[in-house]
Amino acid sequence: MTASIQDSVRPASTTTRSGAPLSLDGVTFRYPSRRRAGAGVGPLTLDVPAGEFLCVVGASGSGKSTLLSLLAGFLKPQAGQISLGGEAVRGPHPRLTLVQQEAALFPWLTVAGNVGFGLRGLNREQRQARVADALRQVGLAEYGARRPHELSGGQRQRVALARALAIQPGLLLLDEPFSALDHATRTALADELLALWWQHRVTVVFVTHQLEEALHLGQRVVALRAGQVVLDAPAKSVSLDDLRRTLEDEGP
Ligand SMILES: Nc1ncnc2c1ncn2[C@@H]1O[C@H](COP(=O)(O)OP(=O)(O)OP(=O)(O)O)[C@@H](O)[C@H]1O
Repeated sequence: MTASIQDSVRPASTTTRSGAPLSLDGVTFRYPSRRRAGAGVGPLTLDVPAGEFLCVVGASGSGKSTLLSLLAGFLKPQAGQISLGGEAVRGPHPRLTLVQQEAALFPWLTVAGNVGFGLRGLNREQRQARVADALRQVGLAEYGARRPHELSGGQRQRVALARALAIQPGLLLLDEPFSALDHATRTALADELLALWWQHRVTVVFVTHQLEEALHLGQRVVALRAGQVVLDAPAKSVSLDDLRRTLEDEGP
């Protein structure tokens, strides 16, 4: 099934890869705790090649959001290094962007204003062209003048995706981006995301607790348990049962 979804959205030819390689080397983060060892992640060592679509799964509390916060530069590792395109990530980085479960749109800005918000160093015409292009790619070309409250949940997530794509990121981080949506919208948006990924070949780290979703979307799946990688494999080589069993095994 993974192959069929990946294959069904693959265009005849793909555009140039724009993703950056991501590398984690011994990355460790522990939340402060009065107890002996605080919760957290690591040490994690992972190489994500440029343009790969990586899905990260794990039970609640396994460290998925902590990992994304580290990748996004919101948390600083206490040990180890994260690099993107060969440059150390030491804080929020202009070549990476995060899309979360609830699209964090500015309610006082129009859709176009939201999508253009992060665009710096462009003149007005260039910004307008970039915004129009991003909105067209997510099927919202006619919605630029609306406000976020005039959109459905799925449309708001599309705007968040357009905003992320507009900055032409090297790394796109997605934290359960479709989990608040109904099944049909979720499936449609997942397919659209794959089509966009084939087009842009941005490096993607997609966090989900839905194992089926991870196997459908990802080229590669990483499973976390208690902040450690317990499985790292091509999605095509992993069955849903394997993945369930890996996550259910008694952890440390
Ligand atoms: N601010 C914090 N202070 C202390 N401990 C925290 C904090 N945030 C998370 N943790 C702990 O760190 C561990 C990893 O949490 P994290 O939120 O990364 O897990 P998750 O896999 O994203 O979970 P979920 O699927 O429920 O969002 C958990 O044990 C959690 O209780």
